[in-house]
Amino acid sequence: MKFPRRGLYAITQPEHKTLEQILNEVEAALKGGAVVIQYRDKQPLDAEGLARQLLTLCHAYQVPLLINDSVELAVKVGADGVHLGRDDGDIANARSRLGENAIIGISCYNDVQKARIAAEHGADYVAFGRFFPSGSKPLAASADLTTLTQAKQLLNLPIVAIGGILPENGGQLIAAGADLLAVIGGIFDHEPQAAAQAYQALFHS
Ligand SMILES: Cc1ncc(COP(=O)(O)OP(=O)(O)O)c(N)n1
Ligand SMILES: Cc1ncsc1CCOP(=O)(O)O
Ligand SMILES: [Mg+2]
Repeated sequence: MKFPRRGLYAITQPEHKTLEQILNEVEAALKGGAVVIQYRDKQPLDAEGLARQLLTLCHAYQVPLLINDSVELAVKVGADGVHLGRDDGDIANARSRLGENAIIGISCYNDVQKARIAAEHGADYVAFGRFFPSGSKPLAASADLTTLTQAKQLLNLPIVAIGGILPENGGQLIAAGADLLAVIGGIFDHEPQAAAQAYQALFHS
């Protein structure tokens, strides 16, 4: 499955939830128009089981499922790709394990040069952030709006913004150069379908 050029990128918030709750709220985000789902789970109970069910769900909506951090889990369940940060391994290993068609996304924080190198090494998208204080990752370092604009000028890859993004502040990130908005709390701390629709509207205004 291809990585979309624009739209809402929803990242799971599985902490303290049942399997059924997680699947229900991800389905609500899909109904609201999320165009990518990332399974991010820092304390998994049954990561493989949940990832398999998320994959079936996402594919029913023709939406790709990416796995955060773990190339091995992505291989095991046949996910569409991975998202890798600075501690999560390199692109070459992910590509050789996952194949030509896999989606590989790379965290670039506030560093356009890191994004340029990731693009040269075959990344399918680059992500910058956090742009606003994030309850989901309070210690994440901040990034500047100008980084999005520079990346947009330099790279021919989808650019993802992350961190504390709400429907009220997402428009300025799109205006600065973000193609996709990656969101946890702004969706899953709320009613996910309505929240996802509010983000999707930013891409049509
Ligand atoms: C779309 C997207 N962008 C950035 C991140 C952060 O990745 P990383 O820095 O590896 O941090 P963790 O998410 O692993 O805590 C992401 N997951 N997704
Ligand atoms: C994983 C990650 N990386 C930088 S901020 C962040 C968390 C984003 O979550 P939220 O949308 O709730 O701020
Ligand atoms: Mg990571």
